[in-house]
Amino acid sequence: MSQSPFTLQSFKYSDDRLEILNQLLLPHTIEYVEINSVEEAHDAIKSMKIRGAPAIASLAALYIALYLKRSLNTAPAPKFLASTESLAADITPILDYLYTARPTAVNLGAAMRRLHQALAASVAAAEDVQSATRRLIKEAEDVSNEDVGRNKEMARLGGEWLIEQVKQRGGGGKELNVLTVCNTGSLATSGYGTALGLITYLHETGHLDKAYYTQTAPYHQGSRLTALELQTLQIPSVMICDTMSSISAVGADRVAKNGDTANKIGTYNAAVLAARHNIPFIVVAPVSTVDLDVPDGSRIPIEHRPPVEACIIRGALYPGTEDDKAQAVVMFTPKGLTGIYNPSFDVTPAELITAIVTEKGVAVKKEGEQQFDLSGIV
Ligand SMILES: CSC[C@@H](O)[C@@H](O)C(=O)COP(=O)(O)O
Repeated sequence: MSQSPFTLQSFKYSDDRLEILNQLLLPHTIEYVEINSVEEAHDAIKSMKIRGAPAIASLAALYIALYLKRSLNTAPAPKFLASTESLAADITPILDYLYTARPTAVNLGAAMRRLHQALAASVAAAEDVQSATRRLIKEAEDVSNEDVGRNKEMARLGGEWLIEQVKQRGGGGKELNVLTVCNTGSLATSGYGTALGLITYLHETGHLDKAYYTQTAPYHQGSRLTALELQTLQIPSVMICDTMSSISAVGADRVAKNGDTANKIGTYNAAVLAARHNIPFIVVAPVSTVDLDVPDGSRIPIEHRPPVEACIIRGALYPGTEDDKAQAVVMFTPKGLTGIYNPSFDVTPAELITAIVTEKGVAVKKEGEQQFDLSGIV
């Protein structure tokens, strides 16, 4: 298995520093921005300087870890470190505020809930405030640290499943062409990626012919971000407009209990095309993306992005020249245009999904059924 050469990192975190790669400036400018306050963390997520369901959960959690580490190192100690109760009183509104940054990607909510639970456990156990703070720091760092390992596991499980499927359909299981939507690689996660992780795995194990990816209008996560990731990883790839089909592997922002899946707008179209052509359509997402409290897709909240984001293209004026740091934001619609509908996600019904892969396994529907039983993979 060959290793991919170099990956882009959506953030850098060390004991006293948290930086994010500003994805608004990609693909032409690599610029890391420091995050030093909860407002900056919230804004980075809301403005999509950092995006992708697992990445925003990691960033929010790591901001909490950074805040607590800095507080522990401050002399005199901040007042909220007087007791575990005052720690909880300080942190709770921060978690709630971060959770409001983006509504559809459930990973953010799951991460904040996990930290709430860690705090509640410390209070219930009457832990001293130092131990409670350290427990919370570890929990927050784990949110991010666990991501890469489970992404690799999903990639292996999903990749092997796919190779087997293609063999059963009479193919050799080699030289697969896999389409992906949006950006699901290291930029969207703590590393390796979900659906792009699966594609990377197929490439590393010699089973991939080409990765196809949609431009992903209107925000162009495909042409700006996935293009850069695939180029960096040296994976043979082809960019297409948002309207063609092949074996598809997509990530998810929220998977409902029955398997209905919210993901980047345009995912549903790809699923319909795949179904029409009897091509496997696979969702690759960690357990933290599965929301068992939501019975089906009709109950998933769908984020609407500012209309202006559907009217602009970001780029550099003259990439490859000295001017390539001159970021351009070009408006391609009439000035003052109103009546713009810009939901960020759509919901693909379980019926159109062939398999859902988490780090715990691969789920398929029972013969004749339209919905998934996800109990074995969450
Ligand atoms: C990491 S993969 C899952 C999803 O988060 C991804 O496919 C996606 O839809 C990202 O949307 P974005 O609006 O760019 O955050």
